[in-house]
This record gives sequence, C-alpha cells and structure tokens, in this order.
Amino acid sequence: MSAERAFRLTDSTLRDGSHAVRHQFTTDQVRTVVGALDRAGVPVIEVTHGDGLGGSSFNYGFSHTSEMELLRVAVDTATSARIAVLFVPGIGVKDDLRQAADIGAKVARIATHCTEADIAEQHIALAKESGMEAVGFLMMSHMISPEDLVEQAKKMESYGADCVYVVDSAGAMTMDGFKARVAAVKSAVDVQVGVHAHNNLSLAVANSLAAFGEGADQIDACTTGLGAGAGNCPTEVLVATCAKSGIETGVDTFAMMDAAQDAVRPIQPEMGVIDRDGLMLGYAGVYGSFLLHAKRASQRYGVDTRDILLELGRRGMVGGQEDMIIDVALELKREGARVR
Ligand SMILES: CC[C@H](O)CC(=O)C(=O)O
Ligand SMILES: [Mn+2]
Repeated sequence: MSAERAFRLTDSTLRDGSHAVRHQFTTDQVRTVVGALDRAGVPVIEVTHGDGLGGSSFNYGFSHTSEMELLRVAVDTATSARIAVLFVPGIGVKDDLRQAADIGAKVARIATHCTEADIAEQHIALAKESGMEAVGFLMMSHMISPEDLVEQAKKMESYGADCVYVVDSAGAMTMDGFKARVAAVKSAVDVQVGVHAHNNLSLAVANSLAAFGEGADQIDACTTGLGAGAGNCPTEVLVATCAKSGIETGVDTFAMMDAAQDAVRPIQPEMGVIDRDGLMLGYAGVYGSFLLHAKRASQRYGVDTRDILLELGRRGMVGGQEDMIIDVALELKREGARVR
C-alpha cells in the first residue's frame, strides 16, 4: 500500500449517525461535534437527516430539529472543514439543494440506488450550478457486478460528478468484492472514486484500507462508528490505523480520539456493537437504515427481526421501500415465522 498517496476523509456522523439516534440531533450536539471534528482537522463533515435532505417525514422518521437549522449551525461552527449534504432524488427536492447551497454547504452528495444513476442527472447539474462540489453516491453497490457498477459510475461522471462513490450500504461486502468494485470503477472513470463502508461484518476499516489500496481518493467514516445498522467505519480508528501505516489523512490522531470520546460517545444511544440483528444486515445484504424499522416491526408483530431482515434481503428491498417492512412482518406472522 502506497504511503505517498493521501485520501480525503468525510465524516458522516451527523448524517449517517442520524439513523442511529432516530434523527433526534440537536443544535447543541451539532455545534459540539462539528467543533471537535473541525479542531481535529477533518476536511469534510456531512450534516443532514439520515435519509438526506427532505428526509424528515412519516416514512423515514421526523427530525427533532430542522436539518437546515442544523446545517446553519454546522456552517457557522466550522472554521476550515467543508460542510456536505446528502440528497436522494425523490426524497429531497431541488429547492432543498438550493437552500443548502445558500446556507453554505460546499459538497452535495447525490445518492441513488446502484442501478438508478440516471435519476441523478439534473441534481448533479444543479449542485454544480449552485457552486457545490458534486459527488455521485451509488448505494447498495453489493447488489450488482463490478461491470454493471462501472456503467452506472460512468453515467454519474458524464453528468458532471467530481467523484463517484462505491457505497456498501448493507455492510455486506467482504474485502474481495469491495476491492473488485473499487478497482473496476477506478480504472473506468477519470474523476475521483470514494468509498462508504458499514461495519455489519466488522470489515469497515479493513475494506476502506483495501479500497485505498485500489486507488480510492475519498473515504467516509463516522466517529465512534455512529451510523445505520451496526454502524460505519469508525473515523478515529481509521485515522489511527492510517497514522500507523503512514497514510496521510491530515487529521490529528489524538484530537480525533478526543472527538470520539468527549463529543460523540456521550450522545451515542448504545455502543456500536455487532449484535445478531446488525450482523444479519451484512449477512443478508440489507440496507442499514432498515434496522430500526425492522426492530420496531418485530416488537409490534412478534416476529424475529432476523427473519424480517432475511426476507427483505431475499426480496432485494432497497431504500425507499421502508413501508414494505411492515408487510413482510405481517406476512411472516401469518406464515407462523419464528417468534422472539
Ligand atoms: C439515503 C440514506 C442512506 O443511509 C445512505 C447511506 O449512507 C448508505 O446507503 O449507506
Ligand atoms: Mn451509510
């Protein structure tokens, strides 16, 4: 692995971590976390509802505080970090992106299911027109082959994306699968390539470093791993591991450890453990943000969360199909599935 190259780190605690706290982040928490990450030297910090701009809804869960207000606090607090937003076409609308740009967001990450890059065209263009850096974010990348992913990445590049991400939303990829996708995309596009890993199989740090070895230019992480499912690649662990390997992140290892311990641990609902349900996400290849919805359906209908997740994986359910979780739980109950 080259010690000469560097990558750009994006910390997504205040976006992916929003799933883990049921979208209840407050302005004080955002001020504290952005302040700590900015002091540590994290170059990009993402702040949005877990499901992106406009996510606050009955389907995805209502935010405690409007994301535009959280964004304003983040922009005001950061002294050098660029603030990023996530945007899923269909969940957010164009005005959300414009408003985020007006507030001062500098990076727009346009996320689609890995086979749907074409719905990102107008939003990537709008992000660029609004003066933001545009990132294409291909979710659930484990569901298609490296060759098919390349086709989707090339589309995002052709729309003007500055970087295209391989996203392991389900934390389902082992190192070979992750490396194969990153290597294929890297050799096919001229723009940067990024990765976003979830830790359901305990491989998020290893996969991220393996992706760096294949040429990844940008890597996502969440402080303490706070994120959907069993969490994301933990920023402080990634930074410390990179320091030991001679990989430049520009982030101060001690200050990053402090950010994790003092700013994020106190707001973490439970330790980021890979319990049986979190592990099942990775095993069955299920979207990380389905976990809390599936747990709720399990309690409500008395069906084992793992059976719900396994069935969601078998049916290939993707983000936006949250309402199907209840249908699946009810069907399993009727069929007399295992009761917890
Ligand atoms: C659109 C929500 C989702 O959580 C995005 C993401 O982080 C992922 O797919 O992993
Ligand atoms: Mn994620």
